[in-house]
Amino acid sequence: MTSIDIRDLVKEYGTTRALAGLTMTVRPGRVTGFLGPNGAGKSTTLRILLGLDRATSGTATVGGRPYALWDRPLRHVGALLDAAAAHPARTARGHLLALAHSNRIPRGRVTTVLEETGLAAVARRRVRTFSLGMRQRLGIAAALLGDPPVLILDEPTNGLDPEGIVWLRDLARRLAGEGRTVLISSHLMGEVAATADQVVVLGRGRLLADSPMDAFLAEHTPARVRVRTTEGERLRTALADGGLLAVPDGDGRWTVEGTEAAHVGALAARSGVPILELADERASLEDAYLRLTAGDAEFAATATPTTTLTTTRGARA
Ligand SMILES: Nc1ncnc2c1ncn2[C@@H]1O[C@H](COP(=O)(O)OP(=O)(O)OP(=O)(O)O)[C@@H](O)[C@H]1O
Repeated sequence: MTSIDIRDLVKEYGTTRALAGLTMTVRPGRVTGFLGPNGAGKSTTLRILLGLDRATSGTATVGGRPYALWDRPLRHVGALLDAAAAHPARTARGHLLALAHSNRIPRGRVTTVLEETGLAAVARRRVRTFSLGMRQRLGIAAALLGDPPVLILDEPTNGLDPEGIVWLRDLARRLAGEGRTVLISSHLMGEVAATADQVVVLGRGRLLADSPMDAFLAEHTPARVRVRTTEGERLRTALADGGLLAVPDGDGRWTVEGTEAAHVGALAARSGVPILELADERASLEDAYLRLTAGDAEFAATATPTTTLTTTRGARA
């Protein structure tokens, strides 16, 4: 039983209600993306979960008990919350050895995670000489140290180079594939779309969504078809006869909302309209997320969030 369970969690900072009764479960065997506008309460949730802050009321448990009650917690939960957590005067290896010692983790794990995170060559350098990306890798190495069944990573791609981002994506997928519980908070929708199976969205301290990725995209973005023809007006008429509105995008391309490619293709074929391209448009996570959180962003600019499409045919990002 290695799920993360949050029940009726409330956190108040003076008059600010950071969490307003949050209930959610993060399950093993999948990567869960933890999303929400600035100030939505993601970090507060993670801090309470890791015993770094106290809830006003409600409970947050990992594997059935509060983090603070685990003896040798790094063996149960690996977390990356703050890449600056390592002491600057320590070497990377020294930092990990100290953590291993206090959690009674075999020293051999230190070498393993240094290699796994690409830090073996700089293991004896002091952390103060590390770039942000190297610190981030060290934080991930610390999270992996106890070989834990649960991993909680807060903005793990911060500072990582493109190769590092791909590495992290593969690592998260592998960890979930091994049956671990992997929770990743991120503002990078493309990365979440490429990595997560499940999407949890907070807004103003409340749960706005908790769905599998595909269901989330389907629920929060309209079905839409792109079609290209040399006979635009005939296409428009053929679709209008079928109750559909085709909107021209220029260059012989049209968008039809609220339908599927198969239906558009059938209507066009019935009227003998030549079709050069026809495709269901895959919704983007960014679009779905912005539609869902419009109005819940505490620090949004005054213009309303975009409702135009970020077109990504064949990709979710
Ligand atoms: N120590 C604190 N004292 C007072 N208010 C706080 C404190 N920590 C967080 N808050 C407030 O709680 C709310 C939730 O903040 P939190 O950092 O959890 O959001 P977040 O979703 O992690 O945001 P971000 O995406 O910007 O990291 C915000 O209104 C924030 O100002």
